[in-house]
Amino acid sequence: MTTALDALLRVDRAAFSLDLPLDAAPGEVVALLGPNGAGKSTALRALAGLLPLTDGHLRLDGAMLEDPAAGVHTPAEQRPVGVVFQDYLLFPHLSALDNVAFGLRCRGHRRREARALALPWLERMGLAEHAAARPGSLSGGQAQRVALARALAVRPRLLLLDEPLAALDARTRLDVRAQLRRHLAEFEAVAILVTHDPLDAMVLADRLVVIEDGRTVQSGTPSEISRRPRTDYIARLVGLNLYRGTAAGHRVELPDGQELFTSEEISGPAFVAFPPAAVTLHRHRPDGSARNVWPLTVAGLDLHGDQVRVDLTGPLPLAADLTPAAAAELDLAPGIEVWAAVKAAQTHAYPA
Ligand SMILES: Nc1ncnc2c1ncn2[C@@H]1O[C@H](COP(=O)(O)OP(=O)(O)OP(=O)(O)O)[C@@H](O)[C@H]1O
Repeated sequence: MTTALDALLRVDRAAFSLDLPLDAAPGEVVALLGPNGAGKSTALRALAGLLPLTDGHLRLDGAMLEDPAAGVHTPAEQRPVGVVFQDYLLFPHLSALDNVAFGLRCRGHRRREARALALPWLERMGLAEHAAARPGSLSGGQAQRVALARALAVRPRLLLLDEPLAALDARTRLDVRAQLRRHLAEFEAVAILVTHDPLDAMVLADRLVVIEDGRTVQSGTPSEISRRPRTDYIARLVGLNLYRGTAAGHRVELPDGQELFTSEEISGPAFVAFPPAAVTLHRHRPDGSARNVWPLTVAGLDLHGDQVRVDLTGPLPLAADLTPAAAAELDLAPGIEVWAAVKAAQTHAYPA
């Protein structure tokens, strides 16, 4: 992999130290997940140049931006970095267009030129008709897109998103999450996202880095992490099976031809999610009412709290949670073949 971001973020604060290696390839979206106080904001601020590294380094596209041992510290405003803050930090007295033009003005563009460069970004976000609006008259989702346009307009090589959907209500969040996913997919440089929300992380990121107490406890793709969580915190956090496919009615076809049935009626690109607790396992093909039934192989078993998380491979890799008694009754062990069933009503489908 070509490494665009190569960082070792070491920051010492009074009673806390961050020691986080972080690499990413061009076009990769990495989510930093972790409990309160884990050090996510500290990492983001260090990447942005708002908090100096105590030790370690930060290299972007081969250029050393920070290396305390060598006395290198590139100030925040000189870094090719765009930031979308949690509450967006839009300037209330500037129009949407001037908010997007602001970063370009800071980088030396004249007013007319900055506006001319900013407008296509508002158009891409579907906000051209709101160019003259002040942030106060925009909806939460629109304000979020203005903040994203402002961050992208300077063509950053590193895009930082701090809880980008946290300020939105549940309904808006669904739409904005899907839009953000599309914009991130088009973004050719590295994006780092900080979030508390496992669904945001799993939908938006190619890779998750889970941090606890300033250290990485696990990293991998969303499906690797949800199938094989290494700590109780992660098991609770990413307890979700998530697939992407194309929906027609109640049926969602996955890229490899597998299909999932959902109770929601939906069409076009879609996600289907269900929790591991919704999966039942059987030694023989069940005759019940479940429409989603697959023969799978047990790859691993882990005890998390009072549940056994079963990692299953086969046509549709998934995670199932069982009680220890149920796991013992099925005599589960790696290599054993089982049938997994999920009722359509236990799945949740929504547009991708
Ligand atoms: N200005 C500061 N001076 C000293 N310590 C700080 C400062 N700001 C934060 N900390 C400490 O650094 C640690 C990491 O905080 P940080 O805000 O990075 O965590 P976080 O993962 O972003 O948490 P949250 O999800 O609550 O925002 C915490 O223990 C916090 O108390």
